[in-house]
This record gives sequence, structure tokens and C-alpha cells, in this order.
Amino acid sequence: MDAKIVIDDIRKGFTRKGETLQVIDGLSLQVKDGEFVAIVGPSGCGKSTLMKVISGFALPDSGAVRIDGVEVRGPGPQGIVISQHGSVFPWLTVRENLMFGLNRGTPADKRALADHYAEMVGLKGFENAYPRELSGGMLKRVEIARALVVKPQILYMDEPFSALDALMNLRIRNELLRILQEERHTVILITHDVEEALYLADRIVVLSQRPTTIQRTFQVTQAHPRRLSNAQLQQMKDEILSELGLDLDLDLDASADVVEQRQA
Ligand SMILES: Nc1ncnc2c1ncn2[C@@H]1O[C@H](COP(=O)(O)OP(=O)(O)OP(=O)(O)O)[C@@H](O)[C@H]1O
Repeated sequence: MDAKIVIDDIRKGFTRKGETLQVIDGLSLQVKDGEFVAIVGPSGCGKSTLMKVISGFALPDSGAVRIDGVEVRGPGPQGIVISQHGSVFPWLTVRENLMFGLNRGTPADKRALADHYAEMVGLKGFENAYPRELSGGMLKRVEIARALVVKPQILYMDEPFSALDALMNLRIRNELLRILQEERHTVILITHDVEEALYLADRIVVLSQRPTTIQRTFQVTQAHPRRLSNAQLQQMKDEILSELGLDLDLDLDASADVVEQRQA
């Protein structure tokens, strides 16, 4: 099957006061229709820049991104970005926020669709609430519903759950998996959280330090719901952390040394 998204040898840098900071250095990746790809990488390596290029919010200096064979020259209707910053309008109710991006159908159709998605993310009964009346986790669910209601083919998620507490993070991950089972989207997720990637993704791409390119990819074949205590997933987690330069055994040894030195 042809790839849904083709990222073809892209390069991207930023020039300031005559100095160029090279951020992406010849990166190629293909994402299949309906695939869930997670991207992890060292802090500041260029993950968000990559996401902006893939979603059309920034243009590469060279190379190209193609969706269904068509080169991306700007943000398109087939994809929606969910970021950590949030884009819920505070002056609109939950229902109005969900109806905002809908431009087809009668007002009654739009309302019914908005309410369906509010229910899907567990916000039934809060359709008339304003964002200020919701918790952080509920707001994030409005955000997800707002992205899903327009039925995008592609979800671009840049650290979408990083502002949430651990429990809400787990709940929303499960919510997302459930929705993805019902409605097939192609997903690209950027995350700092290796366990989140292991829990959700079909494939995990590890980026190198800046200027970034793909260092290694991991195929995650375990069926959902996954148990992170699974030996293969644990092994993969160790390998990914090691790719990221976070070798846990070494780090523990190093910190034990420090403790011993302090005690001496
Ligand atoms: N618009 C811009 N102009 C100049 N430099 C930029 C711009 N956007 C990003 N950068 C620089 O590009 C580099 C990569 O930034 P980016 O935000 O893509 O990294 P990241 O991997 O997402 O970071 P983090 O892990 O902290 O979320 C950084 O050094 C950043 O300062």
C-alpha cells in the first residue's frame, strides 16, 4: 500500500544575524494510512520544527512532504494539530467550540455531531459549560473532541498530554485508543514520554541530536491494551532510552557513585 505521508529528505534551518542553526538534516520517513507513529528525541533536537514542517505550518529549506502524493505547501484540511498549548476558545461553550470548525450541515446537524463527540470524550452534561468551568483534563478532552469532530484524516499531536497529571494522562491515552479503534486516523505523536509512545504507537521513531535525523525506529507489535510491564516492551523501553543517551543502569551506577562519594 502507498504511504499516506511521505517525508522526503527534508532539511530545515533558522538564520539569525547571519548565523544558521541547522535543525533538520536530511530526514525521510513514510507513514502508512491509519498508522500511529510516535516521535521521540533529545530535548531541543527539532521535534516541534519537524511537526510544523509535516503539518504545513513551516516549509522545509529543501526536500518535500507529500500527503497522498500531493506536496504540502501549507496547512491543509486533511490534518489537525493538537498541541500542548491548546486552542479552545474561552468565550465559547464546549458545544460551540465543537461546532466551530463545522461548515457543513444544518445547525441541528452540527449540534448533534458536536454533542456526539462531547459524549465520546466523556463530556456529556458539560455541553453548555465554558472552558473556565472545566478542569485541565476536561479541557484537553474538549481539545481532542474539537480535532476529531471535523473528521481529519491525520492527527498531528505535539506533546498533547504533557500538561496533565499522570492519572489524567493515562485516562486520556485510553480514551484516544478507544476513539482510534472506532475512527481510523493516521496519527503522528511527538512526545518526551517513552512509555506513552510504547503504550500508543505502532512505530516509534527516535531522532538524533540536532541537526536531527532518524537514529533508529522500533516496531511495536503488541496488541492493545498493552501492559507496560510486558518484558518485550520493557526491553524496548531500555533500548529507546539507551538510544536517547539515558542508559538507566549506567545512570544508577553513576548516582550510586555520587552517593558513595558524598558519604565518604
Ligand atoms: N522560529 C524559529 N526561529 C529560530 N529558531 C528556532 C525557531 N523554532 C525553533 N528554533 C530552534 O530550533 C531548535 C529546535 O527547536 P524545536 O522546538 O523544534 O525542538 P524540540 O525538539 O521540539 O524541543 P523540546 O524538546 O524542547 O520540545 C531549537 O534550538 C530552537 O531554538
